[in-house]
Amino acid sequence: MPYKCQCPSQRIKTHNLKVRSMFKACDGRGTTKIFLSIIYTKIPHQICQHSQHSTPICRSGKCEIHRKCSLMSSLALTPFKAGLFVGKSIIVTGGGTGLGYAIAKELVSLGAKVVIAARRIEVLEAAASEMNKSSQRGGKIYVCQCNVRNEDDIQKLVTFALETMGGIDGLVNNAGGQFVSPVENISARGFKAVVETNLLSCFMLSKEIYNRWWSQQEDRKRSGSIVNIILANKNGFPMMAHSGAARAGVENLTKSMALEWIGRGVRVNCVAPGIIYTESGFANYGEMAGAFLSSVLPCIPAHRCGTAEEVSSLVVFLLSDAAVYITGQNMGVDGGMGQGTIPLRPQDHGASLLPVYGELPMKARL
Ligand SMILES: CCCCCCC/C=C/C(=O)SCCNC(=O)CCNC(=O)[C@H](O)C(C)(C)COP(=O)(O)OP(=O)(O)OC[C@H]1O[C@@H](n2cnc3c(N)ncnc32)[C@H](O)[C@@H]1OP(=O)(O)O
Ligand SMILES: NC(=O)C1=CN([C@@H]2O[C@H](COP(=O)(O)OP(=O)(O)OC[C@H]3O[C@@H](n4cnc5c(N)ncnc54)[C@H](OP(=O)(O)O)[C@@H]3O)[C@@H](O)[C@H]2O)C=CC1
Repeated sequence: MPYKCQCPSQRIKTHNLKVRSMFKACDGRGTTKIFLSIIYTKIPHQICQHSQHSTPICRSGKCEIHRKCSLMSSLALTPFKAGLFVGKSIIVTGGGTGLGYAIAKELVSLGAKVVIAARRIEVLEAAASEMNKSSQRGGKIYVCQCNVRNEDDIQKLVTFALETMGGIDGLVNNAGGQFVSPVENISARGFKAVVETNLLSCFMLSKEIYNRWWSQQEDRKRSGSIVNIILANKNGFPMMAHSGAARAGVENLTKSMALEWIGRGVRVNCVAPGIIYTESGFANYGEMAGAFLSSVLPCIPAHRCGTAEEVSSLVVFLLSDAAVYITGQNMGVDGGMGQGTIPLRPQDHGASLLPVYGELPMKARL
């Protein structure tokens, strides 16, 4: 039974409790029970996925089920078993927003201790307070202000992580970014800023943790996993050439570190997202972002952007012991974008049947 949305734009997507599987995966707090009971009693409430709504809306807006539905925004979406990361300590750079936020939130919901690090402390603190609501079995978020371009800050971050968490099992080098410019207009300082943000930072932080922690673990009881977030840009990255070059550097650095450190039980992999819709990420590009989305969506075989949760689940897998035989790899999460050089056109096939894992506003789909 479709729900009529009150949103001014009327651009809504309703679906009949598709969230069931999501809540099934969100083990703990009796959440599974709540949603299964909705399904069994066939109460015709619908969840509105409109991007303007921070919480789902039900038909009456007042009932008991609506109250329970509103728990959704504070729970993490995860396919992994509860408690998988209990006793694990992980650093996520750029963990206050976008992809880093989704990764940290999923980890803490699985019982990990997580330090999120970035430049804006107020953003980190707000994120931590929200994420700690998803925490399960001792999981906790700690915040540390850090400019990953600065070596002193990197050293302080590692000291903070070791002191607060008592060790480090995983690192997600996610902080990064760039600006849009044709090659000929990028200044040397601008190029350097982007290389420092994306490549030098990854080298400095990985090395610092290796020297001060992983290389010191004589009993080998604690192994390590590093996941470097790069970009799906194997064919170059026009208008962001500095970033393409830096990320290619990270990919190769990943392979070298993987080979050098495997003897110490440290695995190093890359995750290369395609076009992932994050409010914070796209906000960096202002009005250019809308035009970019319309032109790029037809070129993505999935005909939609990815979600932060779709990236996070691969990162969490690579951090976990299930990936213990995987190192030196670069894995794409790109809706098929990296597979072809001839862009698929919208008329080649209709709307993609790929389901969405996580939330995605209509403007981020074709
Ligand atoms: C059109 C939509 C595209 C969608 C792409 C989708 C795929 C990718 C998505 C993402 O990556 S989402 C993440 C986006 N997040 C960010 O980019 C945030 C991080 N980025 C930054 O902080 C900056 O871009 C930076 C350059 C890495 C750092 O900037 P900052 O201002 O701190 O650098 P400075 O050291 O102060 O300046 C150095 C140098 O850089 C020049 N510069 C900085 N910004 C620009 C700009 N927008 N345009 C041109 N030049 C820029 C700056 O002018 C300095 O050079 P000089 O002027 O001194 O020569
Ligand atoms: N969204 C997408 O489509 C894609 C994103 N990526 C990459 O994934 C990563 C996350 O992107 P996304 O979440 O979308 O975008 P965001 O802009 O939300 O994330 C970037 C994060 O990095 C932090 N950061 C940037 N520069 C620094 C710095 N010098 N020191 C410390 N922290 C820094 C920012 O925090 P603060 O400003 O507070 O420092 C912010 O939290 C980035 O590396 C991005 O390039 C890759 C492919 C596609």
